[in-house]
Amino acid sequence: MSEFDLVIKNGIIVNEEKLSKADVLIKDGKIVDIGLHIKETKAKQIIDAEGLYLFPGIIDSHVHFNEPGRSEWEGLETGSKSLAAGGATLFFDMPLNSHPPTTSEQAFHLKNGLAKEKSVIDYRLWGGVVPGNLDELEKLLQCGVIGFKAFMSNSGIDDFQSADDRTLLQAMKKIAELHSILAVHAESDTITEFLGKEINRESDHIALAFSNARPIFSEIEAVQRIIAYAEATKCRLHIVHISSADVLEPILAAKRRGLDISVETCPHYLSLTMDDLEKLGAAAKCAPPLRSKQEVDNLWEAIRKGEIDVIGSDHSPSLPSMKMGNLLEAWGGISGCQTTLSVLLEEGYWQRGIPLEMISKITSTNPARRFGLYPNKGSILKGYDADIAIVDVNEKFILKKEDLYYKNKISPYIGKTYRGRVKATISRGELIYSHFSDSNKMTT
Ligand SMILES: NC(=O)N[C@H]1NC(=O)NC1=O
Ligand SMILES: [Zn+2]
Ligand SMILES: [Zn+2]
Repeated sequence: MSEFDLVIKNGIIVNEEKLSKADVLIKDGKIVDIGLHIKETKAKQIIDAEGLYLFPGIIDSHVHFNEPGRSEWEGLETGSKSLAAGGATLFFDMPLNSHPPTTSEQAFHLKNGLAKEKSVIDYRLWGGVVPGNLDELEKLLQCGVIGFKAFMSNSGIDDFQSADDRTLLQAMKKIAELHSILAVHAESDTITEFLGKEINRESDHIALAFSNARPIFSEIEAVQRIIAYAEATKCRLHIVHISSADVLEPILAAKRRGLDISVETCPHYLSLTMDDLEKLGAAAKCAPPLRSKQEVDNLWEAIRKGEIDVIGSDHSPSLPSMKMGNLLEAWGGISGCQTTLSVLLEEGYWQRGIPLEMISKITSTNPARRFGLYPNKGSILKGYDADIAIVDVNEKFILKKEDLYYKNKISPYIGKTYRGRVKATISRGELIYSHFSDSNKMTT
């Protein structure tokens, strides 16, 4: 009889294809067995997950943790703890909003050293594509970046310039040669800059004016252009944070033509609207902007059909002072890395009947597959890393500011009611977050 480090009994495992009730046996950070009625188990720690669901740890492929350089906005410790409290066990940190941005080998080593020291969960770093850093891309890949990220419109950060068309083409050719992938923020710089200047700053409906100045067709134009560049260079593509199912049309058509392209949306586009922006102000400001209720519903229907590959939080925090004053000048970016699963369970599972298996697939299995970490990450299977979120899908709670682990506790979700709460998170076999009030659930 071997001794395990941790045994999770009686939970319902949520993998991409099916739900199954079983015990999960963990040793040395790995899932060593999964089965029913495994009786003779000796373990250092046992969790009774009766009535609870076991999701593969969330893989958040899109966060901005600001460290080094702007760690008063968010840090690698606070950011990763927030993720852990939301059931995430792996994140990919974007190259911008930290300083220096991750656009060189040197900057990579700086951030990587800090992440190694401070993150409570697994992580990978994105490398940046900016005008003039073509020669750094190969070195960044050798350092271990998960892929590359470029902005097609103004990033809001002076030290991370948007990539012009020539830069994009040259970088994509290089990234294709390196067999890596380019993630793009796809909004047209020309259109957003032009319409941005036309905004009536005195408008009584400033949220609508802001949203209209960054319209869906500006996303579509950028997506069509980057797809054409992917045809020209054979570069693999990942389109981040689409705000509307209309943006999917060129992406799905490109997939049908055989292009290697994937697409992300975020919890805020799946739960909030322009009305929330009007009411909440800058806490709900992001780019692309929030849209209408119809767009939210359409994105959910796309998820139901399997047309959205991954969910990323695009956690993009700032100082509170940057969220004050005029909405048009405020920081564009929503803090949401802790709340992804609760938002998806409430809006998707409870309100729209989206299967739990689909939520597991787009938050974990698909990102693991898309970014080359499968097998090993992204499912609860024998031999995989023991990365697990234990979730009570029935628990109803009101999100309080004090619940948040963010450095700056700003969130458009505060005060809203959710059904679905992360009770514990296990990262490589270690219990790194626990919200069990019932001490009977855990024995050591
Ligand atoms: N710089 C930055 O993080 N920008 C992000 N914020 C946002 O709302 N959209 C973005 O791309
Ligand atoms: Zn973006
Ligand atoms: Zn982002």
